[in-house]
Amino acid sequence: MDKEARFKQTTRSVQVMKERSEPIVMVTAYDSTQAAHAQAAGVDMILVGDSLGMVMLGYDTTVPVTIEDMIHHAKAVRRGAKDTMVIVDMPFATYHQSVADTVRYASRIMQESYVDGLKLEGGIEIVPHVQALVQAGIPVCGHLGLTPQSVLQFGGFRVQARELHAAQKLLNDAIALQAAGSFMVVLECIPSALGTLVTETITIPTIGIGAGDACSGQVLVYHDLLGLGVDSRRAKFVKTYAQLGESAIAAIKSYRDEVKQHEFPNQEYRYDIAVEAISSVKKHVQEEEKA
Ligand SMILES: Nc1nc(=O)c2c([nH]1)NC[C@@H]1CN(c3ccc(C(=O)N[C@@H](CCC(=O)O)C(=O)O)cc3)CN21
Ligand SMILES: CC(C)C(=O)C(=O)O
Repeated sequence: MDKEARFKQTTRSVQVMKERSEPIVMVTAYDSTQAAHAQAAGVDMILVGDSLGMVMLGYDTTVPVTIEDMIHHAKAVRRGAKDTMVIVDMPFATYHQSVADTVRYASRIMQESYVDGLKLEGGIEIVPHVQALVQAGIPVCGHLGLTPQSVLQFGGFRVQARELHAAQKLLNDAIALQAAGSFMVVLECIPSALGTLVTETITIPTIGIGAGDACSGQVLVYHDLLGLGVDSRRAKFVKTYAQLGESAIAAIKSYRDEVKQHEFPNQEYRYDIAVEAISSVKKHVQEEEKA
C-alpha cells in the first residue's frame, strides 16, 4: 500500500466499521520486520500479544512475560508500522494489584512504546482497573474466554464458556467491560454462537480468535498464519496461509550444504582488490617475518 492511501484506524473508526459490518483485520507482530509485513499487507491493526513469550521467547505459557519484554517488543513494532494502530497486552499480574499500580504500568507501556492502546484479560473483576485506565486517556481492549494468563487455573488451553453459567458470565463480563469504557473486546476460543450473541448484545466491536465468523473482526498470531512454528501442535481455530517454517529450514539447509561444499561464496559474493596492492602487502609481511 502506498503512503497516501494508508488510513490509520482509531477507536472511533473501528466502531464505525462494526456499524457498517466491515470486518476488522488484526494480526500479531513482535518485531519491526513483522510489523512492516502486517502494515504492507494492509491490516487494520496490530497486536503485540504476550503470546510473544511462547512464539518469540520459547516459554510454554504467557505467564513469565514481563513488562520489560512487552515494552521492548512494542517499541520495535511501533518503529516498523508507524501508520498502523498498535495494541499491546498488559502482561501477567500487572493489573491485579492496586489500581494505582495498574495505571503506572500502563503509562509506562504507553509512553515508552508510544502505541495506540492496551489489552487486558478479564471481566467484571478488573472493571475498576479498566475505568482508571480509560480515565487516564488510555484506549482499553478487553479479552474474554480463553484468557491465556489464566491457563494454569484452566488446566490447559481449553475451549471456554460452553456451559450455561460460564456463557452467561462471559456475556455479563462483555457488558461490564463496555460499561467501563473499553473500546473493543477480544473473544478467544468460545462457541461461535456465543461469539455471535456477544457481538449482537454489545455495541463495541468484538475481535474473534476461535469465536466464529459473526465477530466484528478476527485476529491470528503471525507465526500461526504463516506456518512459522516448528511444533505441529496447533489450535483448531488456526488457519495456516503459508508454510514459512518449512521454507526457512529448506533455505538454511541449502546454505549449509553450499558452505560445506565450497560453493558459497562464489565470485558473485566477493570483493576485489588490485593485484599490485595485495602482492605489496604480502611482500611486506614476508619482510617483517625475516626481520
Ligand atoms: N502460537 C500461538 N497462537 C495462539 O493463538 C496463542 C498462543 N500462541 N499463545 C497464547 C495463546 C494460547 N492459545 C491457545 C493455545 C492452544 C489452544 C488449543 O490447542 N486449543 C484446543 C482446545 C481443546 C479443547 O478445549 O478441547 C483446540 O483443539 O483448539 C488454544 C489457544 C492462543 N494463544
Ligand atoms: C491470541 C491473541 C488474541 C493474544 O492475546 C496474544 O497474541 O497474546
